[in-house]
Formats: sequence, structure tokens, C-alpha cells
Amino acid sequence: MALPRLFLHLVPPSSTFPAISKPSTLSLLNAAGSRRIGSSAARGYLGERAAPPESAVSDFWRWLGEKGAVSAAIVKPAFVPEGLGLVAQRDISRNEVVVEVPKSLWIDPDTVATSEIGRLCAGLKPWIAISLFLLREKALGPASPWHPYLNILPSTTNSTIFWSEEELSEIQGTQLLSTTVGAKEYVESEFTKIEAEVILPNKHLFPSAITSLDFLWAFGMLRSRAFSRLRGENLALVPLADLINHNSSITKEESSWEIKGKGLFSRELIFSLRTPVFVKSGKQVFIQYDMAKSNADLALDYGFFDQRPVRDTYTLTLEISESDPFYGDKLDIAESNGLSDTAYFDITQGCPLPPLMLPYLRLVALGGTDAFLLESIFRNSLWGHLELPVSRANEETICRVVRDACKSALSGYHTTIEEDEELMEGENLDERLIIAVRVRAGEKKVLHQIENAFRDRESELDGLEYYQERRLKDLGLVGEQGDIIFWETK
Ligand SMILES: C[S@@+](CC[C@H](N)C(=O)[O-])C[C@H]1O[C@@H](n2cnc3c(N)ncnc32)[C@H](O)[C@@H]1O
Repeated sequence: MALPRLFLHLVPPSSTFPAISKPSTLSLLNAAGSRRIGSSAARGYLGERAAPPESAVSDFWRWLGEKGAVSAAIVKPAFVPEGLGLVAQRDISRNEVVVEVPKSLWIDPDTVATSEIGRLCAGLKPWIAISLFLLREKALGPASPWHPYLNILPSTTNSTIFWSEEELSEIQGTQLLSTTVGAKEYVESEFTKIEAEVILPNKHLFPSAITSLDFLWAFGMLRSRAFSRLRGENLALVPLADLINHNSSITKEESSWEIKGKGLFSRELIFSLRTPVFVKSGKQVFIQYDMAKSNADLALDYGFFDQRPVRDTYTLTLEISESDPFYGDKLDIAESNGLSDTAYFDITQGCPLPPLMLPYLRLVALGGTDAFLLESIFRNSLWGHLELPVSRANEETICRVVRDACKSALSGYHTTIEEDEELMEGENLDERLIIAVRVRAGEKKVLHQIENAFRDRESELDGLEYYQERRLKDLGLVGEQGDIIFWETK
């Protein structure tokens, strides 16, 4: 009997904030913020168009003072290479609180609920409700009480959702491109629904037209500015605290911020941000955004990357096909081991394969003369058997399929790692191009690493010990050297 087909997808899984659907087409929106690649002069991070004017920053600072958010003024907003950032006004000790923002200044679902569009937004996903709120207030201009804050938000970031088609062509073949396209399609489809159901029927509340690009901007602001635990239902923008930039040299992410009561006798919540390291007066305060994010995640969410190879990952999606004759049995086994009929494995540069990946691959490929292992008497012990090679045919299949999938994924990139590295040595490269080259090179390195691991395994197939030999040994029928033990019959 032929071995079952092993489905191996080299596309990323859906992300959860907000749920990003998988891309179905490669049609791309012409996002705001498109800039030519290869311009001769290196630009500042946001470019002049994206950065707010200085007067907007001082208005924002005054506004915060009026709202009681800057009593101590240990840090001040300032122009830094990352756009705006928080700069120390004196030496600040490690773990010292640098910013405290009362809940009355956050923009969260409660802010939307008490606004003029609160009734319309009841029941909407938090990010959609907040996006509508942001866009409506933005359109009100100086008439909005939130104007000083909205006025310092950048018009774009280097997130791949804001890249032009030309810029996106530099990440051709990458998982980052599929996630970006998926994110944009998701935002576009949510916009189409909300436009028809909320915006157009309530034109009196949305006097200025809201386009899908405006909606994408709001999505990008939330994605890049909401602190990692303030997402989903707890989504919130925290003005001033959201000016903190990321620094990869800070490797502790916890304890940089917390939400607490304002004082013993007050019920009001405050967002309290601490510096994880000592900062000298005049220097910028940084935090670590998220240790778990890959470079592709960082590029999509924030528009930058980290030099460390552990940020380079590639997600393999493995699937037990519904057409597999043993689908039900395999699903049952996968589920009893905390997996499902689709499993995602993030492979990281320089790190071993995720421990569950090989057993899962062997399960997916199980068939032919190994299919007896799927019988119910093996049910409780099967996963243990899958942790070791099952049979030569099974092991050979997984090596071949994974190698083929890697080769096919690698053929989708339009440059080699060597070409990328050479390009990176050039001067005055566009920031988005640098992100593109770094991410695509990182993905390819991981794919080569996976391919090499399975090529090495394939060359060792003859020396591996398979289920039948282990079984005979357990029964005492085969010696340690593989010699068959005979009994003398009387
Ligand atoms: C939470 S905001 C920080 C404030 C932001 N710099 C601004 O001007 O409003 C996150 C954004 O800041 C920028 N940023 C933060 N850390 C960065 C870094 N290490 N390198 C480049 N850009 C960074 C990115 O544009 C990111 O999307």
C-alpha cells in the first residue's frame, strides 16, 4: 500500500491579534507610505512626511501636563532615530518608574463606549471599535479633545503593511509576505463590513469619509503601539507610555510596566512604566517589546528587526489530510498528545527542531506495513514509539518530503543568501530594503538548516534503529549487535 501523502505547508499560521486570515491571493493594496527603494540618501526612520512637527510635540506635552500625567517629568518626548521616544531628564535608576498614565487618558473600549459612537460600537471587536474612534476623532481635528495625542501619531511606520508593491517585491517568496498580505486582506474585509454596517448608515456621526487606507493606518497604530498584554479584549492605547522604543540589548521584558491603583484611596487605575536598566540623563529610555517575536513578527508589527539569529524563524505547517485512510485514528492520537490535524512548528535559527515535530511527522507519514501501529492496542504507547524512528520507509518519507518542501520554498526567493549578504554591505540602503533583505536572508538560513538536518538524517537511515528491531530486542530475540538469538530445541 502507498504511504499516505504528507501535507507540509510552508505558509505561516494565522496570528491571533487580531485574527489574520491566510492569504488567498497576492493582490495588494496600495498602502500609504510607499517610498522608493534604493533612494540614494538614507532617511530617518519615519521620513519627514511621517514625523509630527515640533509644535505638535510641545502641544502634546502641555496637554499631558493639564491632564496630570507628567507630575515628575523624569522623561520627556523627543525626536530620536526611532521617531519619537522618551528621553531621561536626569539619571534614572534601574526599575524606577518613568511614566504614570491615568486610565482617563487611555484610549480603550471604555473610552469608545462613553463616546458619541459608543452605542454603534457595542459588540464590535475592540480593535475595530477603537479604530473607528481614532479615525473619527482624527477627522474632527483640533475640535477633538484627543487632538494633541492624535497629532503626534506617525502617518506611517516601516511595518510591511505600509509598504508599496515595489517594496513588497523585495520580500517575494517569504512567509512575511504571506502574513502581510493576509493582514491587509483581513483589514480590508473587516473594513468592507464595517463600512456597510456602521459607517455609511450613520453618516451624521462620521461626517468625513473613512477609507480602507485610513482603517489600515488605525490597525497599524494599534498593532505597533499597544503593549503586548494590552491586546485582544484588553486593547488600549496609552499616550506617552506608547512613545517608548524597543532596544534588543534589553533582554528582560517582564516588569517594565504594570497597571495598578493610583493610590490607597483612589479607585483610578494607572499605567506605570519602569526603566528596566539604568539610564543616564539625556539618553533615551528603552524597553524590550517582546522576546517571543520573530523578525518577521517585528517587521509586520513594528517595522524593524533584531540582529540576533534567534529571531529568525520559519513556520512549518504540517497536516493530517482528511483524505488519509487513517485520518480518524491519527487525529485521535494527535489530540491525545495536545495536537490537532494541523500543527505549526516554529523552527529557529541555531536551535534544535521542536520536540514534537518528528513524532508528528512520523504520525502523518504512518501507513503501509507500519499501519498496524495505529491499532487500538497500541493507542497508549504509540506516541512513545513515534519519538523514535518507526521504519526505514517512514523515516525516508519524512526526510524526502521535508527536503522537497524546503527546496521548493527556497526556489520562491529571488535572491540567494550570498546575494543578500553582499547587498547588506552596501551603503545608504533604504530602511525598508534593509528589513526586507534581513528577513528574507533569515528565512532562507532557517530553511537551509532544516534541509541540512533532514539530509543528514537521510544519510543515516541505514544506521538507525527502527520499531521492529527495538521490539525484537525488548523480547530478547535480538542481541545488542543486531544478531538473531536462536534457542536450541530439545
Ligand atoms: C510604541 S511606538 C514607539 C514610539 C514611536 N517611535 C513614535 O514615533 O511614535 C513603536 C514604533 O516605534 C518605532 N520603533 C520602536 N523601537 C524601534 C527600534 N528599535 N528600531 C526602529 N524603530 C523602532 C517603530 O516605528 C515602531 O512601530
